[in-house]
Amino acid sequence: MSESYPAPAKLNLMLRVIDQRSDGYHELQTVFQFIDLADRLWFSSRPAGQFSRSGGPKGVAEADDLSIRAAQCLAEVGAVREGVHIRMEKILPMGGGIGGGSSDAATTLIVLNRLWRTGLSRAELMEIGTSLGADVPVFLFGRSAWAEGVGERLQALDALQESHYVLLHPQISVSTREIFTAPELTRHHAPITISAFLGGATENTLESVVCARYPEVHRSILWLRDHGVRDVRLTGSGACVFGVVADAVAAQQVAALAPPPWRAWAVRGRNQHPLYDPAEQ
Ligand SMILES: C[C@](O)(CO)[C@H](O)COP(=O)(O)OP(=O)(O)OC[C@H]1O[C@@H](n2ccc(N)nc2=O)[C@H](O)[C@@H]1O
Ligand SMILES: Nc1ncnc2c1ncn2[C@@H]1O[C@H](COP(=O)(O)OP(=O)(O)OP(=O)(O)O)[C@@H](O)[C@H]1O
Repeated sequence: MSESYPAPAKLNLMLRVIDQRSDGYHELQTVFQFIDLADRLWFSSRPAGQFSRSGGPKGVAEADDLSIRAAQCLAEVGAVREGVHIRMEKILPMGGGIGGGSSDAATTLIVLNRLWRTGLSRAELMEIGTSLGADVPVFLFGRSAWAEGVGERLQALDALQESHYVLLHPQISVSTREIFTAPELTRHHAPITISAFLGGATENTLESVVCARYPEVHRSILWLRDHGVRDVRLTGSGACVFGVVADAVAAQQVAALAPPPWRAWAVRGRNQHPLYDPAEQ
């Protein structure tokens, strides 16, 4: 059996919509932190031009899977005469706002860049990543980050507290596109500073729109607060919500009480991606 590689989830510890660009995309300020909940991927060599996947997310065709698209992009850019089969153990909920698909793509780029000896720099991988999705670059960057633009201008935040969180998925999927195109979304918020964030400005400005359209998300937030969880907020465009607890035991106790069909996990913030290697620049 070949080695397996993690594709961890991210949380947005803060998210503000600052402006809308002429191409419709939104300029954001956000803070990314990884967590210790991850998909797992296995890679096996195939002849040139063959790209396949097993065990992937339900309802996503093989050709549309971000990990397959990432492998194809890297093979093209690196002129690689080899294909790959990707076996995936999918743990992270889709449309959860925790970047599962993006992380699968980033892990694929990092691992195949090593296995295929394509030798692309982190910046070159991030360029490929940006073309696949707004959340891919941070997983390649590999460190907790303050992000601006659509998430591609990143600045490391290495000293964030690696808090214990309860992460709750209300078993619904929120379309990122739907939220960003909602007419009622406030598209202009004043930018804040990193120190304002560190001082407690952790609002996600997508939250009110998501809660109004998806009452189950609002109920999830109230439920976490009722169970003593602090700083409860939405991650990304949802549907997952999360908040802070004192330690792993408290996180497990609250997570175990989540009423079905909701799912909850006790997780911990991590300031480094598990595949981050400072020697790879
Ligand atoms: C909300 C976040 O999760 C925060 O980390 C990301 O910015 C979303 O990243 P993502 O899921 O990779 O999103 P994409 O697949 O690139 O975009 C989905 C759709 O959301 C809208 N979109 C997304 C990101 C952004 N900054 N502005 C947007 O307007 C666009 O309509 C786009 O077509
Ligand atoms: N390997 C994959 N895993 C999950 N989704 C994938 C994958 N490949 C492609 N997708 C597509 O990407 C969409 C977004 O999936 P993802 O899990 O990244 O959402 P998310 O958690 O909301 O992320 P984000 O925070 O980036 O919005 C899915 O609805 C699916 O159609």
